[in-house]
Amino acid sequence: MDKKEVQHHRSQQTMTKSLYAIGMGLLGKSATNMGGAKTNLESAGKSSSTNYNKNRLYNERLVAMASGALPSVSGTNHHYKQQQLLTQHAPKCTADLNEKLVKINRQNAYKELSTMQARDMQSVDKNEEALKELQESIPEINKIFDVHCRIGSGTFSTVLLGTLQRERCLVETQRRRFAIKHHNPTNHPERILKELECMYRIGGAENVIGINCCIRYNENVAFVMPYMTHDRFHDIYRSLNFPEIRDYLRNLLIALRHVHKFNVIHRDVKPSNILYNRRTGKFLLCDFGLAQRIADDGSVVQSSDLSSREVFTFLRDLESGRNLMLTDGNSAQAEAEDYMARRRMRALGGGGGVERALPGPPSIQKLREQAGGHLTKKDVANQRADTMRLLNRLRLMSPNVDPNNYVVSTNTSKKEMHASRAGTPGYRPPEVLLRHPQQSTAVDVWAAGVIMLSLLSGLHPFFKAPHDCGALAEIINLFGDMPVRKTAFLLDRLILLAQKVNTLDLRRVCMRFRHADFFLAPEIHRKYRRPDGTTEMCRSCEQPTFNCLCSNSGHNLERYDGLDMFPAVAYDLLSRLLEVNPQKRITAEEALKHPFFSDQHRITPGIPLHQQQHILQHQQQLRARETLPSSAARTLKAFVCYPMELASTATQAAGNT
Ligand SMILES: Nc1ncnc2c1ncn2[C@@H]1O[C@H](COP(=O)(O)OP(=O)(O)OP(=O)(O)O)[C@@H](O)[C@H]1O
Repeated sequence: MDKKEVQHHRSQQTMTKSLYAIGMGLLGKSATNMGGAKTNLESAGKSSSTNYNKNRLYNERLVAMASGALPSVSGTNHHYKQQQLLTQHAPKCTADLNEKLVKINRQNAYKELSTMQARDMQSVDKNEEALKELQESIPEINKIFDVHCRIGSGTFSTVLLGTLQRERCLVETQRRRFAIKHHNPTNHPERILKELECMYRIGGAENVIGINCCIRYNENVAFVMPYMTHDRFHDIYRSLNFPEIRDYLRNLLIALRHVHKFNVIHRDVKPSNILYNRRTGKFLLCDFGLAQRIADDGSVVQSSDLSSREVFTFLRDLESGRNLMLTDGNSAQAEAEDYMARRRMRALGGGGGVERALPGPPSIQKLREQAGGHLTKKDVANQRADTMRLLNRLRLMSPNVDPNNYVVSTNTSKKEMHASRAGTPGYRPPEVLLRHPQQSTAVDVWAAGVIMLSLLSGLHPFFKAPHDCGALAEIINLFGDMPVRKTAFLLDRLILLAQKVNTLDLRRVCMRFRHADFFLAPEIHRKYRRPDGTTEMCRSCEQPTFNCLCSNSGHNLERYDGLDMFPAVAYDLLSRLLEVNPQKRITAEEALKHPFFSDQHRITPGIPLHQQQHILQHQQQLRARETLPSSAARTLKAFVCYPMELASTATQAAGNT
């Protein structure tokens, strides 16, 4: 996330010191802090027991090393080998030298173990630090929640897991869990308010995270949201099967369609802002920290002044909306029930899922046999070099380009190019990289396209340039120079390109990364090798000609038929989401109607619609997946607490508006 984009002016914080708990009666029942203390004691106990085990391991290793036993730490193996080599090549090596080597080994082992220890200690420390910080900066939290541990953190906040103290009497699995997002006190209050407003007005429906409660104390603010167990994208993106990928993208587009209806650009669509539970299929888009509202003329609506009428109206809305509040946090039990329901649904033949992975096409086995065979060291080295060549081709940027001055405005009357750059590198679309001031919800659609690209190619992150100029170069290297030049021209921009770049074929690029073992199989390479032992290379994509990735390739291509697990429509949707020209890019709403998603709506001819069970079933599934479980009782009540001196002003202002 681009820190520069967001102003951190702590000194500018104008909010008066007070405590707002815009929630649902979280303060309703007071409870003793015993549970919190118990949890802390338990966690302290746990951490000390882990420390104990680590220390034991550490001591054991040291003892082993001191007694001359083989060091088991990987880093020291290298030195041990060195030692062996030295002993072989120099048989007259003195005892002194041996001693020195043992000493070096020991020192290296010390170093490595202390780094390991420091790293582990750091994560334990971070957890405790986060708990302490929250408890100190918002003491009220301790009266309402048992805060258990840190579940995540980003540039602007730390997120912790909490359960209500008043539910201590329940079985652990029945206690509802909440994610408490503790904003860094340096965050600008307007940014926090904007995020709160988005979550309150947009969230809680259609796969968008909602908010249960907001607690503020001095400059510290915490949002309380329903907690959702989720899988890390990094752990699952390569193993998701086709139905799961389709569900994931459908859910993402449902969330975006909903957000865009409010004329809001999320601006930070990326896997870490998506909570996805593979087992239950639940999906939530979160983190509205960079969201922007756009006016009808396409300009960005600036944040409201904190003392403005709009803000008071919003606060009044929050208060009056107490009856409309969201579903509550979900318990482990509710999650397990969801999982069972999903399993039952799958057993009846609906929906995709982990256990219903589609078997690969039958021909894949044959291809695997063809591609198989023993890989020599040279083969492996060749394969690595080939992949590196492709990655370098995709990430290439001319060394002569000035990264701060790579795009100019063709409209000389406007000297300055002010455009929002908010977002995460790798997910910014061409219009942002070209500094176009009028940006639309198409920004989010591009980001969804980048996620789809990672899912189809099995390469994540796909774009990883360190700066905007490099990011634009990566886009040019994939989509070719022409589409980017044209778009730049449309947006009154001029980019300086030294050479022509061919467009690559998205499908073959994705297949090349996902099925690298097939594309690089020695058997296939042998088949195309020239008599002199060399392989003909494509000058444009720098791949062997039979693996050429250029979209208009004239080479004789190896087809790898039957290898791809995705249908052609998947790449069609991908190319529409990643349309370089923002004006032509598909919208979330249109994308949901794309044939990629439509085979579940298939109508069987000759059977009346109301009798087509799969359609009804699918509709039910969609409905079930679009929102959080609503079965939890709405026991929390909305509540706004102003300090005495502010209460009258707030009511007055709210009444006046
Ligand atoms: N409701 C939730 N349930 C479970 N985990 C959550 C929830 N909300 C956030 N998290 C976890 O906390 C992490 C950080 O949250 P979030 O993205 O809102 O913070 P941030 O400071 O804005 O992060 P970033 O700087 O990456 O945008 C998420 O990636 C996620 O793992």
